[in-house]
Amino acid sequence: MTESALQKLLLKRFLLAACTYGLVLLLVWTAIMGGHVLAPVGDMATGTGMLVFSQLVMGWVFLTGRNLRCRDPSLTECQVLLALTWQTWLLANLNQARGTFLVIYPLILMFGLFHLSGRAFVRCALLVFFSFTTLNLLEAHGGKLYDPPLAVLQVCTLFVVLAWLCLYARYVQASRLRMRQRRFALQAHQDTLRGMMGQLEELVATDELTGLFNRRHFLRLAGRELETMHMGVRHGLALIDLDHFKRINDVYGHAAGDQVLQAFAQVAQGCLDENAVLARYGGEEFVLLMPDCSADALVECCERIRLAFAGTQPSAVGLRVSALSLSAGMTLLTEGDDLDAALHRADEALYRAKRSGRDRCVAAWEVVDA
Ligand SMILES: Nc1nc2c(ncn2[C@@H]2O[C@H](COP(=O)(O)OP(=O)(O)OP(=O)(O)O)[C@@H](O)[C@H]2O)c(=O)[nH]1
Repeated sequence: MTESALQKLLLKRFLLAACTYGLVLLLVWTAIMGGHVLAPVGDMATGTGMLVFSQLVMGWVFLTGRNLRCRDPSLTECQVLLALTWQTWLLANLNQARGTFLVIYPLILMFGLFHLSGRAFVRCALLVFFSFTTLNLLEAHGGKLYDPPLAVLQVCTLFVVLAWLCLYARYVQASRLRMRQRRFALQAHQDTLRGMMGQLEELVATDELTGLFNRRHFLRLAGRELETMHMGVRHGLALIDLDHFKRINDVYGHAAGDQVLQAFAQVAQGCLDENAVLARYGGEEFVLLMPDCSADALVECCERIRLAFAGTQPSAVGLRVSALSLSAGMTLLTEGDDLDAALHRADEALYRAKRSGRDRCVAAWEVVDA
């Protein structure tokens, strides 16, 4: 979670707490009007003013982001302790209505149920118990306790409720920890799956022997390029076929043939810039797409590949091929062109290159220009 998202959440929680203060103050003043308060109204008004002031200070801390400097930016323990202090002050000033307002204690502790650590929660519960018990003992000592048997009953009830709340808080926190661990495990699984998906996508798109894109992936990429093509832009397309490849297989063996295919892939890629897409179209045939390319640039690039391939000696398996050559059929793609039709044009040009004696690049511009 980002810092601003966290702060937004904390501000919302603070507003919720402030609204609860407002509601409780409403009840307090109802009790004051009903004559259930021991202290003079002036003292209660001063207390109310101080309480509101304490909340304004808390609001200022959250609004200025000063809470973010603390170890726990939610300031939950601080807020709970403050609320418990005000609640004890309130109870100290109530007579018979004390029992009614006793329920506010668990309400305050509920606020910290999800955000206080187990120890902090027990600490707050103990503070509640000892504050309330001390309050009653002091009053009993001064002979001011309104109804001693009722006070004993209230202390015992409070003890049971607090003990239950502590156990429940432990259970909730253990559940949260388990859920967090599961979420982390799930995230790790997701990362692994994402990695495997990436590997799979790469496998599906790649020709195993040469490491180039395969035909299917090329068609997808070229189709996408055609769809997003702007008016006036031209892409170069070339079909490249290694000459007399069957002879290499027959004379030197299939493994040597494989090596020639790999050598071609390496050499051709060395002649291309990063925008060009070279793929194995099938067997000893390759396809090249050069985005945003002129006829001259395409010819120049295919010639560069042809010459580089002619000078290749795939020697890793001891192969000495005297005359490696290739033929290429080239065409240009324009906006609205059909990929199949363009491939067909390139194929026809390639056929002409083979028919004219191989080891050459032949273009099919006339079709584009027509
Ligand atoms: N070693 C190897 N050979 C392959 C592979 N795929 C296809 N071939 C062979 O490539 C040869 C292609 O032969 P042809 O289609 O007659 O073409 P060519 O001998 O190059 O003749 P031209 O294209 O007319 O110059 C066939 O013998 C296929 O078995 C491959 O992955 N590895």
